Amino acid sequence: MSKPITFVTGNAKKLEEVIAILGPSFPRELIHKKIDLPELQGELSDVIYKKCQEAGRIVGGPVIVEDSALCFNALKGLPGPYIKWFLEKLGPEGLYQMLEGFEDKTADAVCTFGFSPGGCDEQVVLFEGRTEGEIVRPRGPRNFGWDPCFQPKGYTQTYAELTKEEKNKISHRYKALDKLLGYFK
Ligand SMILES: O=P(O)(O)OP(=O)(O)OP(=O)(O)OC[C@H]1O[C@@H](n2cnc3c(O)ncnc32)[C@H](O)[C@@H]1O
Ligand SMILES: [Mg+2]
Repeated sequence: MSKPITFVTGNAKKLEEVIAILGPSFPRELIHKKIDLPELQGELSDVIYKKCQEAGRIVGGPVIVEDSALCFNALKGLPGPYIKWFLEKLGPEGLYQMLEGFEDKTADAVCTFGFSPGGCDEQVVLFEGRTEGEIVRPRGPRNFGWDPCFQPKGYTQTYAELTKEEKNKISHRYKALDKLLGYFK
């Protein structure tokens, strides 16, 4: 029997979506540990790589971590992995206002999962999912992060206005989990 994999995240909404998207189809036992891991600065892959290594060190076994970024094209990909701090200070309105001086309102929602089999020297495998969209004046419920100001391409509703089921069929998280699932199957 393979060891269970620990999904390390401090974010309850992320966990909820991961469980909803994977459903019973994930071939390994998944357990959750709530730790707010330190996050180094750098490119998306640097952030997730270090986060995964740190999780593996703390848990001492197989781990999965996830990092979400919101990349504004007018700002060459920023705030990217630093979106959490921008959101905390500015809220969804402030994120929308950040692009006021720019014609290009497009942005990518990017989710990266990292898997480490555990142990210090073991390789981290990354799975990236990306959904294109644009930053709009916030609309819809406010229960998950920047969902009210992100409108996926081809839709007239924001992530927040879509039902959970609809979001989970097209989201950056769904696309990354689909790749992760392919790896374990
Ligand atoms: O412990 P971890 O897994 O790191 O959880 P976190 O909340 O710190 O999450 P991140 O470091 O990945 O930062 C991403 C930020 O974007 C938010 N976020 C992540 N996924 C989102 C989604 O699908 N829709 C809206 N906001 C999201 C999240 O609440 C954070 O503020
Ligand atoms: Mg975090």
